[in-house]
Amino acid sequence: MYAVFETFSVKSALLLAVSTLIIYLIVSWLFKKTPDKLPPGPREWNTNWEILKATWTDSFVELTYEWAKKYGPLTFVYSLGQPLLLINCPETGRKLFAADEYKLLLADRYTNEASRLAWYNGKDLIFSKYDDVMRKKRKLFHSTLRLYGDGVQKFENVALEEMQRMFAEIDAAGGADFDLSATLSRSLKIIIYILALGERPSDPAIPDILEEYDIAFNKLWAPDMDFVISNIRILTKVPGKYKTAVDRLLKAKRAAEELMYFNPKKTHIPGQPRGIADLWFDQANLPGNEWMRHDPEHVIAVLTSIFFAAHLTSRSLLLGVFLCMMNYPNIAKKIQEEVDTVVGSRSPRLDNRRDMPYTEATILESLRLISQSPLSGVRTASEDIHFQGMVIPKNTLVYINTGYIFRSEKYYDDPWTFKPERFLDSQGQLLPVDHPARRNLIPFGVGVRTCPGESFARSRGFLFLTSILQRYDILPPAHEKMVPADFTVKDEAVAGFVRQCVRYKCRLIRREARKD
Ligand code: HEM
Repeated sequence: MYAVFETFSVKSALLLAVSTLIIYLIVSWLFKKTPDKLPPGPREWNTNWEILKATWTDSFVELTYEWAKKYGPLTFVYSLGQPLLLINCPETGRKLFAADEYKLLLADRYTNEASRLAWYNGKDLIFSKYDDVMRKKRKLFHSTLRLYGDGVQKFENVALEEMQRMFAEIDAAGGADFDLSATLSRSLKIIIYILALGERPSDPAIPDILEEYDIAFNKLWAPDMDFVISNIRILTKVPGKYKTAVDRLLKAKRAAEELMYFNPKKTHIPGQPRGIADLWFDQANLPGNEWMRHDPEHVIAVLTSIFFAAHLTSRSLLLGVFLCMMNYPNIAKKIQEEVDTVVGSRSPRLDNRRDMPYTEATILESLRLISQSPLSGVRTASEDIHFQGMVIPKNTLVYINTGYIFRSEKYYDDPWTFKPERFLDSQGQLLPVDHPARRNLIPFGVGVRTCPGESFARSRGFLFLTSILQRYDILPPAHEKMVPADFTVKDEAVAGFVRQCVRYKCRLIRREARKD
């Protein structure tokens, strides 16, 4: 009975939604006052159909790649009535996001349906408008990261201690086929958990609660969900795929908030911060921060969104790097040589980075090829923007098309091959930051909303890569085919706004114990 009702409801709702959409598109097409000088882009009668098809088949990123080849530095399109601008050129991205003339006009983000549900209408750090409160939050976030983040002894110790636990897990596999994705992902979650809450989880599975929230959010934010539910909200109430995804998010949200906010709040002693959460609780008590004290939703949203921002992006990078190491053993070997020479048998430290250009180049190359946020930036035009003789209309959603930039012949030779050397000079030193190869690599964005976790993410990548390769050789699995380092593969585990790495198995053999 319920199934009949469900089928009927889904069908009727979809019919209603599609008819409403068609009427809306016709009316908006008839009445829309289109500015004369829009940037180039597809305007064909079937463009919306192409977009719907692409979002449905999880190939919107590929569609934007083709548009970039056809239209040059900018692609402008009305996507289901929503103006959308894709920036396909790094210099154009810099001008629009970082030049004084435009940067504040493109500093806002948009509150989509996923962020409305998860983070109290944009009280988080990622989706909020660029207003006074947002700027205060960004400043606070930077200062908490400085205390507990990159380069600080405490961070190194947390990471290195957790790695000992991870090594024990790897050693227990005894060189047999091993799911490195699960192990790396667990370690990463534990490290972020300790930084956030200041203590090791009593059970290593506890941070999985936060992972569930992150994945539920990431899936809702993917174009196939986001475009539909943000335009046709009613679908989130009708039994079916969209409601299931929303219910999953709301359920995970309660558990994540308990873990990140309500539990640590109960045991927080003012002035004695254990981790990032306590630092925010202390801040809320300071004069001038009444906005946080009077509305706890700000701190709740910030804490859970930080976990999301730090976790899925870094996880995708780390899993991708090791997938590349298995596929390109010569590169792994060069890193091992660098580790042996510079670090020796001690634990790698962040200050070793400056003497390890090949390893640094490998991390840059991984960020390029993996391109885990192929559409990055996610800004909105707060007014009509006049740019190089064109008009970007108010409310246009603007993305930097890094999926295209990082993997197009125009910016990188042989873009689908993993080649750390492209970031090195003839002496094997890292190219200067103003060299085109490095200037074009903008995985952390540009301008006033760039990623505040960049050095944190890169330093963690360095510690994991060097610590694991110092100890182990990474080899293909013995009992199944090696998964190739192809970051365009589609499957359920990969899908989401932040693209994840496919699951893979490998063998990790202790270097001194290797026989062949
Ligand atoms: C490989 C890892 C990472 C990548 C590729 C990445 C990428 C990005 C990108 C592209 C943006 C948007 C930038 C823009 O609009 O210009 C962003 C924003 C953000 N990232 Fe990251 N990120 C990573 C890791 C992290 C980590 C580890 C943290 C936290 C410790 C973090 C926290 C944030 C936050 C809070 C924002 C929102 C900033 C704002 O809107 O003002 N990210 N990230």
